[in-house]
Amino acid sequence: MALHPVLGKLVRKRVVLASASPRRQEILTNVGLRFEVVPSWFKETLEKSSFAAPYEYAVETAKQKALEVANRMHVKHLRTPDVVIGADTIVSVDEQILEKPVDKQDAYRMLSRLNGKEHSVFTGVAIIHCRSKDNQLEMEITDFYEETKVKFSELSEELLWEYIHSGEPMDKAGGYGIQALGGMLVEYVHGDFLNVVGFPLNHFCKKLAELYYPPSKHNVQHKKYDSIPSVDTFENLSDGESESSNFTEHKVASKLDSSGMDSSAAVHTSGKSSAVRTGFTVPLENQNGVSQSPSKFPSKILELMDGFRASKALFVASKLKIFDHLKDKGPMKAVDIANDIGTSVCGTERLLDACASLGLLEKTPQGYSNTDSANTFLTSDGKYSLHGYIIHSNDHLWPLFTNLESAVKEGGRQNHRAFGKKADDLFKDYYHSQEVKQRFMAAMHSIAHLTARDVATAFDLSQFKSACDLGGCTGALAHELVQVYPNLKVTVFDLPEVIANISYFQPSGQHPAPVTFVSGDFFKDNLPEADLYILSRVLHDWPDEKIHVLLSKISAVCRPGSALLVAETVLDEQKTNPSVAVLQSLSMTEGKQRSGSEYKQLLEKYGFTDVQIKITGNLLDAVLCFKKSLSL
Ligand SMILES: O=c1[nH]cc([C@@H]2O[C@H](COP(=O)(O)OP(=O)(O)OP(=O)(O)O)[C@@H](O)[C@H]2O)c(=O)[nH]1
Repeated sequence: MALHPVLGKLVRKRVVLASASPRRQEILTNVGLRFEVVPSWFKETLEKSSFAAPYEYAVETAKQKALEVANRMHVKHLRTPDVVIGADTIVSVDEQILEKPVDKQDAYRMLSRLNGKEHSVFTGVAIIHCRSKDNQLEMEITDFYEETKVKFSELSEELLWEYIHSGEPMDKAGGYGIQALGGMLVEYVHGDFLNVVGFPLNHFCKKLAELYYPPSKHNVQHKKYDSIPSVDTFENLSDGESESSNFTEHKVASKLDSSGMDSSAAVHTSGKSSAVRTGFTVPLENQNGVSQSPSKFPSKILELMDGFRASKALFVASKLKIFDHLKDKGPMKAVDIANDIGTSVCGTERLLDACASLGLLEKTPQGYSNTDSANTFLTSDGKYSLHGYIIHSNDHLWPLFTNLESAVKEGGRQNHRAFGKKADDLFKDYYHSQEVKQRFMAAMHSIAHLTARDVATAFDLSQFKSACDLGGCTGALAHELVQVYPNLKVTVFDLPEVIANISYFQPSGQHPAPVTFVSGDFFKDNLPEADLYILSRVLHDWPDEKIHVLLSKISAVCRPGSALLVAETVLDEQKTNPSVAVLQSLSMTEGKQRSGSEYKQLLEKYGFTDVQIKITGNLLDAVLCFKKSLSL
């Protein structure tokens, strides 16, 4: 199975993972899928006894999780994704279904039941293709499940309790995490390991292959829902560039209740065979089953109108370090949080509720706690923390965007209006104010760290012995490169003011990696020698004259056969996607975002050839090119 083309089908789609599970996020991120995380609010309370087999429960729960998110995004958060992925992992032993333990006793009960025995882990997965047509949500649902058998060794009471006290069991199906300490309990695994961890990646890719490269009609089985005509719609998606707008329309009898549940599908079993493909479309209806007026407020626009409130809520919660405060703590009441951080109770409660509604916090009668994704990305000290970038967005980008109207009218940066200083003065500020410098570096570090693996592996770079990351800042990409290519020596070349502040960002507890930091100005100073030069998030920031200086210098020091790796978000040829890069342009730096063909043209102009572009599915894409050999 050719994996990449299959996942590539999702590259330009708005993909949403309807799951708070950090493991699922990691599994999908690791294969380069670009997606948003919108945890489902569907409560896992389906009546287990109404399912003939445990996997049917998992599949139905996965489906309801995904349906809830698809519907909420369409109606409430007012943006319709192209694809929503939901999953649910359960453990089945002695005809019992085990989910996540509610407390330590429950974990003990589960682990004792698994002790010394074989059990099955089922993950149900739902892939929903969505489309908004005349304000109606149309969906095609595909679901499947995967089973893995796991056997536990005979474990002593003492060991079980020690494991329970580690805290690991609490958010894991069956009360153990096979990928971490729980792996010590396991004697054997038969089947897909990642399925136990929470997402059957292999089966998922096969399912995508079925959907996007469908077999001929007579090979496809269609599941028949009681009152829903089975339909045959996925052929339209097989086109290489097809987007969700290629949906074929179908009339169906299924109804959605107000929470977005497909009531006809909520209890009955689905996908008896994991190979069965299901598909139907559902018009959005209100509680009375009456079609909503096509003239209702355009949801996409309302979402955009509201976007600034959501951003600011995230920024302020991050600034007040609410996610740090809740890290590793049980649920906390608003009043206690307010007292601890010195804010008003009523204001704090509103902010916490806003964060809960945005899926950043969980709210229960006991209080507020971090979601897994808040723990991973929003606390300030996490390995994958985006805290620095969020603070940079609040303190630097927000004031600039507040002056967007003037920026558009005048066609230039608005630093003088936003900060009372010219762009040049501000640039100096970066290097004179320790706080601003650290904040900026933390922002760059967050992004570099989260994208480094995809950039490093976009191409096979094992042929290179030395690399120089120009403007490599904290060395996040450099450290990733030496991990992936142990024979590669990487030099990070950046301004002295930057190099002086890198120590805080260096990986701890590791042997000194072959990363060297050299200070200098890439516009003025000699560049260190290397087989491979890297420009990550550099070109989009500078005007053509500066790029001319920089690329001429790199081209001059490159020997034939040496290469240049550019990491940027590559625009599509229309230059309207991905919107993250298009919106970034509104900062009105003197630089610009470029499409694939523009990068090719630019690099060829400076004597680089064989320009290859890899859309990674992450924030940064990769462009690799080689210095023309003399004979060419
Ligand atoms: O060995 C492991 N087994 C299971 C897990 C994790 O367990 C949970 C299963 O719970 P669920 O499917 O309900 O998913 P949630 O985490 O609640 O997130 P949703 O928002 O999707 O409901 C899942 O996180 C597995 O990853 C494990 O880590 N190791």
